[in-house]
This record gives sequence, C-alpha cells and structure tokens, in this order.
Amino acid sequence: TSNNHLAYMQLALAQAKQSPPKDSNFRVGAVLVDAESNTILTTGYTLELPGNTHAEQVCLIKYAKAHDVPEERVSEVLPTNTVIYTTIEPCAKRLSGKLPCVERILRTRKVDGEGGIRKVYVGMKEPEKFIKEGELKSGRMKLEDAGIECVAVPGLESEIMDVATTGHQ
Ligand SMILES: Nc1nc(=O)c(N)c(NC[C@H](O)[C@H](O)[C@H](O)COP(=O)(O)O)[nH]1
Ligand SMILES: [Zn+2]
Repeated sequence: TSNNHLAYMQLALAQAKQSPPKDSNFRVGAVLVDAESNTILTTGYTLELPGNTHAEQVCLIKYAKAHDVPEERVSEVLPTNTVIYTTIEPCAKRLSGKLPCVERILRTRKVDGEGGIRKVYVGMKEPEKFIKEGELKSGRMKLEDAGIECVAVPGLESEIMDVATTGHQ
C-alpha cells in the first residue's frame, strides 16, 4: 500500500539525516526490505561505512556481511523478493569512479535470472549537479531493461533535497 511505501521512505530519510555533510556527494538514506515478509533487512546512509560508501551500497555490504559473503556475492544470500527504498535514485555514474549503485543492484540478480532486488522505490531523481541527465537516464534504462522497476514514492521531495544538499556551498 502507498502509505507503507511512504513509511519506508520516511525511514530512509531518517537514515539520510545521519550522513556527514560533504560537498562532493548527496546525503542519501536507503532501506533494504524483504517484500515477501514485509520486513526490513538492513538500512544505510551515505558514508556510514568506510570507503566513500553510498547508502544503497551500505545496505548491501551489511546484508552480505551478516551472511558471510562479500558484497559482490550478495546475490547468493538475498531473499528472492527483495526491494530497496532510497531517497535519491541509484547512481549511474560516480565522480569518484567507484562502481555505481545501478551496477551493484543489477548484480544482485542470480546468474539464472532469479532473485535479487526486484524493485527500486525512489524518493526523488538525482539532481543534475555532479552527473549529466543523459548518464542518469541511461542508468534508469539499465534497471528497466533488467526488469527492475523504479517506482517513485512522492511526498518527501523537498525534505529529501534539503537533507541531500546540506553542506553544499
Ligand atoms: N543514490 C545515491 N546514494 C548516495 O549515497 C550518494 N552519495 C549519491 N550521490 C550521487 C552523486 O552523483 C555522487 O555522490 C557523486 O558523483 C560523487 O561520487 P562519489 O559519491 O564521491 O563516489 N547517490
Ligand atoms: Zn550510488
């Protein structure tokens, strides 16, 4: 139901508020959810873990760690109907050159095409500040092409933006 989505997005926003301000990224929060049982698997916020980490990346690292696999093998342990809520859409490219979250989400799918993250619930699109719209659009297309639906959860955009850009000049 839509108010369930809003509740998870509000939780993601609460995570984003814990992120240390930095002028070269956005403060984002994310919540990894098992949609089958409607239970929270992990939460994450930008820079929560060392290595200039993104919120979505933190969720996956934590879940993988809890199941004794490295993040790149999280597909082996994720529940089959996993979804992620993120205050800003998964990044398609990162100025740091690190692996974008779109790629991290794509590789949660098992080799046989089963499981992994099936839907991405987004609080708002990434503002065109670090990355051009063309790149952002190609990221969205990659997810759609892989059958991963991006669903907007409206209502928190202005608060998400305020939190995301705290610390920017
Ligand atoms: N969805 C999302 N989650 C995050 O946790 C985060 N920080 C961003 N931010 C996107 C922005 O485009 C990148 O932060 C810049 O491109 C700089 O790249 P780095 O973060 O330094 O790798 N986006
Ligand atoms: Zn990212």
